[in-house]
Amino acid sequence: METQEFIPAGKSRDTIIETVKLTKTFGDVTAVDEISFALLRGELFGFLGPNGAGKTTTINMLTGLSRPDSGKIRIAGQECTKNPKGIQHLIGIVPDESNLYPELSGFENLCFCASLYGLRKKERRERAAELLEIFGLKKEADRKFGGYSRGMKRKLTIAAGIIHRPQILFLDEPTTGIDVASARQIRQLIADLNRTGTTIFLTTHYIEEAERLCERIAFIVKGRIVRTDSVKNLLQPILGRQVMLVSVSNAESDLIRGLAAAFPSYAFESISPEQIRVESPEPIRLASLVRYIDTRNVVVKEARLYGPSLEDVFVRVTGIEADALKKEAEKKGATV
Ligand SMILES: Nc1ncnc2c1ncn2[C@@H]1O[C@H](COP(=O)(O)OP(=O)(O)OP(=O)(O)O)[C@@H](O)[C@H]1O
Repeated sequence: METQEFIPAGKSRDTIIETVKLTKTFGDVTAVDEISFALLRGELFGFLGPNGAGKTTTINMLTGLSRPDSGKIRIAGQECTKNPKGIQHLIGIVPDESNLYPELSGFENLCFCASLYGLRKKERRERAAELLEIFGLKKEADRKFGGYSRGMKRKLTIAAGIIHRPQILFLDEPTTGIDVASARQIRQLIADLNRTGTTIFLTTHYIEEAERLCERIAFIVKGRIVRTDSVKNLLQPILGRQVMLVSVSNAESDLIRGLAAAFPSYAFESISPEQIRVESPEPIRLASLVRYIDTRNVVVKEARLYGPSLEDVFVRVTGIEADALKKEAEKKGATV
């Protein structure tokens, strides 16, 4: 069957989201390019990629906000590529920009969202009060949403997204642009929601966040998924090893061959025209490396030890520096 290849091996086949060759273009830009993946019920799945990678476009197609040009989407067993209405009650959406009303209070906003899902008046009020309590916003219940801090706004937007107890929650960069304490609380809330059975599709710029929260991760770059695997499998090959990323003026193959001959116990890989990845089972002797590279008339600009972390895997798989991702998140006003 066509979908089998992208369902994680060894798991039960209770798949809640499946996409097959999903594609979306805007003029000349292919925002999402034939992506196929599957989420199992109860999973916390991370979609990790830099600015413009296609994360929001993917969420918009999965949630029915935008139509794919081609490909298929199946959610909870329903083919919903062309008819997303049938699954709306099953899903919750937390967009990167809040969609709540600034002139309404937190409580009123939640009651209004609940009414859209057909909850009765008493139930709406009870659910709104319950969520304000869970999200630590009880004291702010009667304040206008427009006056909330960014962190409080994000929390209320998440509360609104789960007002109808959806089976699946789509979170688009939930911790970007907010203060450290709120980001920590939100990560805890996401983990709690997942523990109580909600399937979560999370997009993020933050590698550490994905590593901490997610069971499986897909790396998306320029509209294409370059790798999907469990965090455990992604980290396995480098556990117990030292990894260093050396930025140089020129990482040509001749230099890589020379390094491999001079330091036979290290593994060298050119991951971009100016970056060399060094992996070793023992501590890396940086001074010797720099001396050798200098003899080849190549300038060492920076050397950074990664340890066994998902950052290294990301850099290796995508060729994008982990720092570049962080800088993009910071440009959006984020703090981790
Ligand atoms: N409505 C649109 N019209 C034209 N181009 C678009 C539109 N929406 C997205 N794009 C383009 O599609 C590509 C993917 O954008 P998308 O917003 O999905 O990326 P992203 O990974 O969510 O980025 P970010 O992290 O900045 O939110 C980008 O090149 C973007 O400029």
